[in-house]
Amino acid sequence: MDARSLKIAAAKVALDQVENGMRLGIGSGSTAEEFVQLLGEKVAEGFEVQGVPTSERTARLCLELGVPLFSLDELPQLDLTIDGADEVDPKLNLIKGGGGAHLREKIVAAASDRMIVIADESKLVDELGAFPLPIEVMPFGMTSTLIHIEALASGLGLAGDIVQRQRQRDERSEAYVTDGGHFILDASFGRIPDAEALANGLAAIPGVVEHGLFLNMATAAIIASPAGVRMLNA
Ligand SMILES: O=C[C@H](O)[C@H](O)[C@H](O)COP(=O)(O)O
Repeated sequence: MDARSLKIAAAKVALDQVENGMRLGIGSGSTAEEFVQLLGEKVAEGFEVQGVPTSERTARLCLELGVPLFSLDELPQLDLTIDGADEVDPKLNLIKGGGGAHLREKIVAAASDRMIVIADESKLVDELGAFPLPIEVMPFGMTSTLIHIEALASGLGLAGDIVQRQRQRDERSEAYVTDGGHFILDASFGRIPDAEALANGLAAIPGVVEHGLFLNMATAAIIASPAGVRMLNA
């Protein structure tokens, strides 16, 4: 089974969790987009859902597929969010933001009664941190914010490069800018033994807008492997 087939398999099981009429947070990334494709097919058959997208890219895909969209201000309380993840630990704590969408994803997940993560088994880890942790920061004073983050990391015994995310445009490299107009620092810590201390420390730094640690937010994870799809509950 190739990687895309696994994402589709997880997305199919997630679709079964969506009930007619639900207010639904719709995640971002390649796995979430497989879910949106399937949701679009169901909506075309008459299934009703009220969607709140977690990124401009997801919003565009939903609009192409006819999935009805609302802003989070129009629907401030959601029944369920379906989203992907970059890492999932045994307690269903996550690293997200590989695609730079974690700020809106976290706001939408926090507004939802339930958050179900969809992923292939390569995302399962014993301990978070092998995937570089995305930290969304204000462009203003970013170097100063970086110094605070480095001091925090050092105090927690975390080592590793923290680099500003770039993107390629017209064969040139330029700063990656999020939907919110912020920059991203990717922190390659390797392992994060105390994710809660790191999350609290990052949240206390002025200039940090949001980090990609999603702790105690996912209520379930649908994990696809060549052997089948299984649901893990928090
Ligand atoms: O910012 C992006 C999101 O957090 C994604 O859900 C995450 O990066 C996983 O994406 P993918 O399903 O493409 O691996």
